[in-house]
Amino acid sequence: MKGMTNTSAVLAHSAAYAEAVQTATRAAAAYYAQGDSALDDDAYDRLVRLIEAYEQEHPDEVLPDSPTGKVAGGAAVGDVPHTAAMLSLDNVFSAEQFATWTASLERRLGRPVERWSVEPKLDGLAVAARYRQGRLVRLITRGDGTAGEDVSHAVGTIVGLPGELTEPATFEVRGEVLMTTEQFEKANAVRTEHGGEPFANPRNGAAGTLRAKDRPYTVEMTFFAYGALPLPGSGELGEGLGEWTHSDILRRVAALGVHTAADTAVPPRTAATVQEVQARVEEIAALRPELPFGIDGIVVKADSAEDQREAGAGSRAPRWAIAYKLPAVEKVTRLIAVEWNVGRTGIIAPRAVLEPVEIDGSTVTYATLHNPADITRRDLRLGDQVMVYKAGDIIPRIEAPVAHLRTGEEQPIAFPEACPQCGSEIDASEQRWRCVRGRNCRVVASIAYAVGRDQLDIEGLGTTRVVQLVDAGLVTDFADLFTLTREQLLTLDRMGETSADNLLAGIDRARTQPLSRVLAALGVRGTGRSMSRRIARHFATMDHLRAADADAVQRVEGIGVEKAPVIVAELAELGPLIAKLVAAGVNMTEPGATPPAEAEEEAAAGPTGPLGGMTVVVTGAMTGPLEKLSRNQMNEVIERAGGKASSSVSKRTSLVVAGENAGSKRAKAEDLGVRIATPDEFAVMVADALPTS
Ligand SMILES: NC(=O)c1ccc[n+]([C@@H]2O[C@H](COP(=O)([O-])OP(=O)(O)OC[C@H]3O[C@@H](n4cnc5c(N)ncnc54)[C@H](O)[C@@H]3O)[C@@H](O)[C@H]2O)c1
Ligand SMILES: [Zn+2]
Repeated sequence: MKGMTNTSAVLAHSAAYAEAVQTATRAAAAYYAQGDSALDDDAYDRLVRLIEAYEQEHPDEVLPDSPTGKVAGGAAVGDVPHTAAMLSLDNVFSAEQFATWTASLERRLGRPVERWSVEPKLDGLAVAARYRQGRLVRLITRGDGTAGEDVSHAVGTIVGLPGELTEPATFEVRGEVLMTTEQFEKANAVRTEHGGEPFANPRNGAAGTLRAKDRPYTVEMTFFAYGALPLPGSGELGEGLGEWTHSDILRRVAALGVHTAADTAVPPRTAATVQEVQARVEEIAALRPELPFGIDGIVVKADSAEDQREAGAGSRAPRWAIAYKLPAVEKVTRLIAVEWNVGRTGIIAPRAVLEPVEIDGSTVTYATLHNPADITRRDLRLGDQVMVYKAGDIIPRIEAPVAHLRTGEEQPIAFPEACPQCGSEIDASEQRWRCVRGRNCRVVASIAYAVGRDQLDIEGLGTTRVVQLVDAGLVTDFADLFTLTREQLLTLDRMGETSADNLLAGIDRARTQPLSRVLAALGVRGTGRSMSRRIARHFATMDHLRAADADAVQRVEGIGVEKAPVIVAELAELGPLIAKLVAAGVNMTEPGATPPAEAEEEAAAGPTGPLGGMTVVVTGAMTGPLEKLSRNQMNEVIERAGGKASSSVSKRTSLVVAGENAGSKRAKAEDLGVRIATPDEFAVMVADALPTS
C-alpha cells in the first residue's frame, strides 16, 4: 500500500491494481461514513489517478468496484430518487492539466467555449433542495448520485437556505452545505459542553450534523447554491431554467433569497479566455487562507446552456465542468510527543507535537488535543501516524490515528500525575483536567521560577514552600517575599526558627542581585537568561529600560522589530510588580554597565577602556588565562573592556585575537593588514575585564 500512494509509482500488474482498488474503496467508505479514512485527500487522489492510468492501459480488466466512473457516496445511500443525476466533478491539479482539459472540451464541441464561469469549490456536502410554490419541501443528500437520503429534518438550521422564497417559484436548488470556521468552533464548543466528541474538521461537522436527528442541541450550518434545475410543474418561474446560462441561474437563485458565493470575497465570475480563467483561479487560491469557510479547489464551468448540453456528461461527472484542486488541508504525519500546558485558570491541556508537515502553505508542528479523554477515546499513541487538519487560522487538530499504519512500536501516552506547572494535585473529575490551585497555579509557578537558581537564587525556597506561602495568603507575587516577616514564616508548618532565619537571609541576599537577574525573574516573554543579561548591560538601570521605546530596545543586539514592542508592552504590564520590588528595596541596576545616553556621550568624547572604540574578532582556540572562556564570555570581556565584538574580519576590524588553529579569519586579517594578537597578549590588554573566578 505504501508504494501505491507514491506519485512516481505505477501499478505494474493486475494484483497491484486490484489491491489499489480495494484500498481506495475502503478509504472512500470510511471517508463518507465517519470521515476517518486512512488516506489524506492528496494520497487518495493520487491513488485514483494510478487506478485510472492502469484502466486506460487495460480496459478489459476494470473491476466493478473501481472508484473511477461513478459517484462515490460511501455506504450512506438514500432512497429518494434524484430528478436528474447529481454528479461529482473531474479533477485537474495544474495549469497544464487544465489546459489539456479545456482543449479536449473544445475539440469535442468543435468550437471554443463561449464563456467560462469560475467559482470556489466549497468543501462541504452536496444537497438538493426542492421548492414548491416558494416553500422548501424537501432536502436530499447526493448519495450515489441517483438517489439520496432525506435530510429535511435539518431545514431551519441551515443559514442561506430559506424555508420561504421571495416568490412562489417551483424548482430544485443544488449546492453545498458546510460549516464556516465560526460555526465549526461554535459547534465544537456546544458538543463538548454536552459531553460529545469535537468534530475533527468542518466537513465532518457538516456531514454529522446534517444526518443527526435527535440531538438535544442545534448547531448552525451554511448553504451555498451553485446550480438549479426545473421540477415537474415548475411553471413560468422555473421552467426556463434549462435555457439559462449558469451565471444567470446563480443570479436568479440569489434574487429569490437563496445564498450563493456572490456575497463572499470569492464571488463567481465569468471569463472569456483560458488565460483569464487561470488568472482568476490564482486569485481565488491566494484568498483561500483568509476565507471564513473552507474551499478545496476552484470549479470552472462552461457558462452557456448550449455548451453544457452539447458537452454532455459521463457516468461520474459532467464534461463541461472541472474541479481545479488545491493542496489538501489534511495531511498524515507522525505524533512525536504530547505536552501538557497549564492555562491561566489552571486548566491542564494536552498538545500534540508532530513531525513537521506542510499544510496549506505553512509548517505545522503542534495540534490541539482538547482533553485527556479525547486521547483515550481516540486511542492515540506516541509514534502513531495521525491525520492532521489545518485551514486558514483554525488551530491545527488531530483527526484520528491511522490505525492500520501501526508498526507495533507505538507507545502509550503518559498522563501527568501532578500539575506540570506547580506540582500540585490534579482535579480529574471533569473532562478538562485542572490544577487544584486554579488561578494560584500560575502564581506558584511564577514565584518558584523567579526564585530559581538562574534567577534570584533564593536557597531553601522550593515549590513546596512556595505553595505553603501562597496557600497561607502570605504572598501573591515574588515581590511579596521581600516583605515577609519572621513571625509570618514561623506560622507555617515545618518551619523552625533556623529555617526561617536562613530563608530570610536568602531573601535578603536576593535583594542585591544584579538587574539582569531581576529581569530574568520577571519572566519577560521572549527574553531568556542571556537576553536578560544583554538588556541589563545595555540599559544599566531599570529606569533607563522602562523609559525606552521599541526603537531604543531594538538597539540591544539580538532584539528585532518583532520582539522589541513585545518587551516594551510586557514591561509596562509588569509596572506595578516592578514598583513593588523597588519599594521593597530590590536592586535595579547592573554593576559595571553604563546607561545608553551616557554611553553615547562617552563614545562621542572618545574611547574608554583598553579596547575603547575597537572592533575585535576572536578566532581559533584560546589558551592561557583565556582557555576556559566560552565565545560568549570572550565577547562579554571585549564589551566590558569598551570594545565591540564581531564575528567577521573586515577593513573596519581593529584587532583579531588569533588562537591555536586559527584559519581563514587570521589569513584575512593578514591580507588586510589588521592587527593580530595572541591570546596571551590579549589577556594582558584586558586584564581588568577578565572574570574574577
Ligand atoms: N481521503 C479519502 O480517503 C477520500 C476518499 C474519497 C474521496 N475523497 C475526496 O473526495 C473527493 C471526491 O469526492 P466527491 O466525489 O464528493 O467529489 P469532489 O468533492 O471532488 O467534487 C464534486 C463535488 O464538489 C462540490 N462542489 C463544491 N463547490 C461546487 C461548485 N461551485 N460547483 C459544483 N460543485 C461544487 C459538489 O458537492 C460536488 O458534488 C476526492 O477527490 C478526494 O479528495 C477522499
Ligand atoms: Zn498547578
